[in-house]
Amino acid sequence: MQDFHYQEQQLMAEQCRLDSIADQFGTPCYVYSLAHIRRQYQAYADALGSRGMVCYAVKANSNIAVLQQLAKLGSGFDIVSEGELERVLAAGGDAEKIVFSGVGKKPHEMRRALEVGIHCFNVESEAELDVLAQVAEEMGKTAAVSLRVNPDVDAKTHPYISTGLKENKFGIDIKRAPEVYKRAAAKPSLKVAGIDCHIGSQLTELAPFIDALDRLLQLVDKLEALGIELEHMDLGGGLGVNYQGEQPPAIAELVEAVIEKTAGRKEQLVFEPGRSIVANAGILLTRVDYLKPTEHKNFAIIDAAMNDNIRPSLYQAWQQVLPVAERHEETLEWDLVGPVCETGDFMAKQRQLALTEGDLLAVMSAGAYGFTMSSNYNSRPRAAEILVDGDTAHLVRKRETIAELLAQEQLL
Ligand SMILES: Cc1ncc(COP(=O)(O)O)c(C=O)c1O
Ligand SMILES: N[C@@H](CCCC[NH3+])C(=O)O
Repeated sequence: MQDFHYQEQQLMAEQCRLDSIADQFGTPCYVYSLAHIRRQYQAYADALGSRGMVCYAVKANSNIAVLQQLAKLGSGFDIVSEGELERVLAAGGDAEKIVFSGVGKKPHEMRRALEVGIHCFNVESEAELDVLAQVAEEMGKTAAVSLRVNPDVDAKTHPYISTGLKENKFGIDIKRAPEVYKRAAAKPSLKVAGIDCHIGSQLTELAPFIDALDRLLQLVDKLEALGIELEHMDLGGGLGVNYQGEQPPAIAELVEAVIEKTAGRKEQLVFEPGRSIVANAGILLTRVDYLKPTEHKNFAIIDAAMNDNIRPSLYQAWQQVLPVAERHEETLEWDLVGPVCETGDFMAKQRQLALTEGDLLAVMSAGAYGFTMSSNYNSRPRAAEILVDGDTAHLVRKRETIAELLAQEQLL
């Protein structure tokens, strides 16, 4: 296997040959490096030390074996649905280390989270605060809450994944936050525990994190003057990775900058990283089915499609595509497209590659928001997921079968 960029070199170092994985489990399939996931988690945990807690954002990669391995390392979890909650619990995660984010939590989801005793709800609106207070009261419980504030900071990322601007649906306007905190503090079934913000994803600069933190700290001081004391400050996730030569700050650099800015403060810190832990731990393995050179363009039809990895179609995301076996023939420019009936179904455009039908390709940096955003569009079964640990490739989610898909439905 040739020069795999970034951290996926780990896959080679672990002597697990991708061609035998493809033969054994079929393509397309997702392949993750456990060593890389561990290393990235540990970078957060080591930098944070006793200053706080890492709550891995489950939405990035919610495979239960991945969650299990993170739980074993001591990770907490950031969830956004009851489904994610049940995954974490099934993986052996500690409920007391779960924070619950998201703008649309249902009462039944709140109930389940209160029943298992999660660490905190990141509340995103006043209406949600009222519903949570009522649900907790009915259960005779006290719900720990953080308000997710919207600091109106430009995270300088793709508009679909920017969350901290006032035109975004997320969080409570930072200017209104003191009023909402007072309201929360007055409700007997709520306990004000913290403050939370998350300004966006794939951030490649430190400055927006620090700007948001500055605004948060001003608010924390204002709250203290009002007699509202917090136990933790949650800075969200969002640290970017290298897809195409981006140079985001290192994990330790981000965490250390936050620790420095908050020196002398008593609040624990919480981070909710997703992408920076798993993106470069994963590849999407796909086979070239047909080559279709035309007068205008050369198309390579691969067996992974937008239903397997929607990032290129949805965000015009660029992911490196590398041949698994090194080829020495002359290269040509190819558009790599999937079998789905949509013009927008492409994995990569204008890539210089030497291709033959049957070749295996690796779509790099596919460990985050790859499988978790996959669908059954065109009635395509979802791909298998494989977790490589040392020289062993574990099948941690089998490919769906068409029979399983049909069995979910009912004739009239
Ligand atoms: C509330 C919240 N926390 C954490 C994350 C994880 O973000 P990332 O994968 O960019 O680290 C997200 C997604 O952007 C989020 O919405
Ligand atoms: N799905 C996005 C990230 C979304 C972050 C969720 N808040 C991506 O692939 O880049």
